[in-house]
Amino acid sequence: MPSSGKSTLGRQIAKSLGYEFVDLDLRIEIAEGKKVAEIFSLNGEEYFRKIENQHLKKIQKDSKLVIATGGGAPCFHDGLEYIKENGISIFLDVKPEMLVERMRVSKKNERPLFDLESKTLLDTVSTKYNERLSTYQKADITVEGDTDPESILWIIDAEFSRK
Ligand SMILES: Nc1ncnc2c1ncn2[C@@H]1O[C@H](COP(=O)(O)OP(=O)(O)OP(=O)(O)O)[C@@H](O)[C@H]1O
Ligand SMILES: O=C(O)C1=C[C@@H](O)[C@@H](O)[C@H](O)C1
Ligand SMILES: [Mg+2]
Repeated sequence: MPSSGKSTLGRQIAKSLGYEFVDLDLRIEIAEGKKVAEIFSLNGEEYFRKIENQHLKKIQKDSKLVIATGGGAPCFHDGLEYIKENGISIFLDVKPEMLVERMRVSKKNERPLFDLESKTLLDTVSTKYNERLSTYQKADITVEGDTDPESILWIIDAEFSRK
């Protein structure tokens, strides 16, 4: 989900593994020459989901990468299956109230599905979280994302060495 800590933790995990960190939204923005929000408004969500899935599938098994996908990537087309077949997946389980608090603190308001100005932001985030939860829970590893980053890294390291 947005603001769950993918970039913060992803970069740290990549560093500790000696892997490169990749932000899938950023890859899409570079390839399209547009921000995600512009792609949504000019081409629509369906188009975004199609190219998001295509970019996901450019990532090959065994590439030494830690990838932060957008929150919708596992939930559309065969995103989850592709992720599970080609890597180790981590669900950062941050509850809607905390996600909204983080969104407000970071003040980043460029998410087409989650408008910081909206009075119903918490409802929107809760609805998406609940709709997506059963997909996210199929990840190989689930960590409570409101744990401090160091402990999360420790949990992930321990799980990695068991796999
Ligand atoms: N484990 C954590 N505990 C407390 N705060 C955190 C934690 N992880 C991330 N944060 C904070 O939450 C905010 C969002 O984190 P981050 O940008 O890493 O999330 P993201 O999932 O990459 O978001 P986006 O969907 O915008 O790409 C940042 O202000 C970050 O400092
Ligand atoms: O949760 C989502 O559906 C999204 C999250 C962002 O990372 C972007 O991929 C886009 O704004 C959609
Ligand atoms: Mg990020």
